[in-house]
Amino acid sequence: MNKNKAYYECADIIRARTGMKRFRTAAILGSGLGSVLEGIDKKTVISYAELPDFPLPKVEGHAGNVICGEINGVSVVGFQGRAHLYEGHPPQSLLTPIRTLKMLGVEVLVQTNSAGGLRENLKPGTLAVITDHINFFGNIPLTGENDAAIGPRFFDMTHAYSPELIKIMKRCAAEYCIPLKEGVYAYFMGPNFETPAEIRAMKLLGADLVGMSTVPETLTAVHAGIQVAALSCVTNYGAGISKTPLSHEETLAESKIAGKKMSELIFVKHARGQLKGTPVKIATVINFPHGTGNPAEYMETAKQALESGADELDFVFPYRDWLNGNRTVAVSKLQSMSALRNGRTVLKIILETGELPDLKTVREISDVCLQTGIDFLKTSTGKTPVSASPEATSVFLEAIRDFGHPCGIKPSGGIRDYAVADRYLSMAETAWGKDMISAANFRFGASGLLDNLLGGLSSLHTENTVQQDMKNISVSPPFNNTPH
Ligand SMILES: O=P(O)(O)O[C@@H]1C[C@H](O)[C@@H](CO)O1
Ligand code: HPA
Repeated sequence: MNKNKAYYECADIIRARTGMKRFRTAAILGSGLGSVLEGIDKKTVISYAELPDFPLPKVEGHAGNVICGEINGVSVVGFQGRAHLYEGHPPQSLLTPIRTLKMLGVEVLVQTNSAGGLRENLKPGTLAVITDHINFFGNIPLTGENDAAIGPRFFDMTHAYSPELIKIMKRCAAEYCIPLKEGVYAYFMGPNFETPAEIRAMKLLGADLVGMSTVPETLTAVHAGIQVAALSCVTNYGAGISKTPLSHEETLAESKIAGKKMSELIFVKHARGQLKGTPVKIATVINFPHGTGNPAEYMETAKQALESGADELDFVFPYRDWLNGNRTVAVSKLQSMSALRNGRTVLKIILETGELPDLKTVREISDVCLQTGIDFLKTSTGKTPVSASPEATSVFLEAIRDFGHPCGIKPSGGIRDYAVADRYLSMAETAWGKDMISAANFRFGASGLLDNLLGGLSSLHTENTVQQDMKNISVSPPFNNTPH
């Protein structure tokens, strides 16, 4: 990777100025929408002028600041305004802001823009989530030499605007009673507004919105593996549909009004919670925290969660039934939960291993779970005095090995130390092989761990604070017949 590229330096400056190592989510705020990030906590403002090769916007309504901070504990970096190609910037100059985000670890980019509406229901003041785009301009930032360390020469645009993020936006909009339309965005370079003939042509081709931005950044982000969501604030009807001449003054006036709604939609509490930890996967706990819930009630909760789009269910195993001798009841509750989910839902079972009397019981319940066809064995809720332990994790790994079919593990509860987490990871690597570990089969309960993990990334493998008792834990490789 060429270390001389300006985006490395820009990311270093942002890290140094904010004291934050990594940002999860980014937003680009379009014409007149710069106030959307005003409520951010721990705010640091950095002018684009301080960042090497950052293209400076020259249009009113685009302040040209990077705003960094946190929203409900989620680290966010926002670009207050963008440079447009109609301002005379070379297309490749738009690479720097997006690749800076990549260097900062951003996984999700939410773009906003002001746009013309081409359909009757896309009237001024409407918010619309972009589902796809049409690029007639052609000359995009990615022409020229490809940086293979960022992304491939040729890349797929089938889901350029993440279907999962669109789903989340729609759900948040419904919950907060914010009308949200959707549409295909046609990109013209500008600076002129389109002609009525161009607008008619765009309508025929399937466009619903028209604008002068967003597409170069979407292409650059998709190329870099960043997930994109984009929201248009409709500020006028397209030329020929609008009864009045189009102007940038109108854009700014309308976007100011819609900006408030937009900020609710992007950063509503609900969405923040969902985006925390993992930007796209939504998990919810069921029968939590004691595993003693009323089956009719928690089954209904689980159904609602699935209907609302939950991707993962974390079900607390009815371990008290089991411990009270009602094993059949416990197993039947587990089976009912497993039967409820649809094909794509991930089911994790929390055994609450710290409440089980011995490792033999951990093993027995693990075996029952595996036979039921669940996706993850998870140690703990974090609500009991004893949570994740290497011993229980070791039993999980042995049970999975003996069962012979893949199943993930999730040590959770009380893991606050990078080195401790690393040891759990090593256990899984020893059992399954380093190359076999991925988020599909290995997770941590990360809420108490996140800060330490981020802080500890630089000191990987140098920590020496592993608890002594963990050093002796090991698990045999898959399908080795070591007795347990
Ligand atoms: O939000 P963006 O930058 O896309 O804003 C649109 C396109 C032009 O920059 C401007 C025209 O009024 O608004
Ligand atoms: N066309 C292009 N860009 C725009 C428009 C439009 O009608 N409105 C706001 N930005």
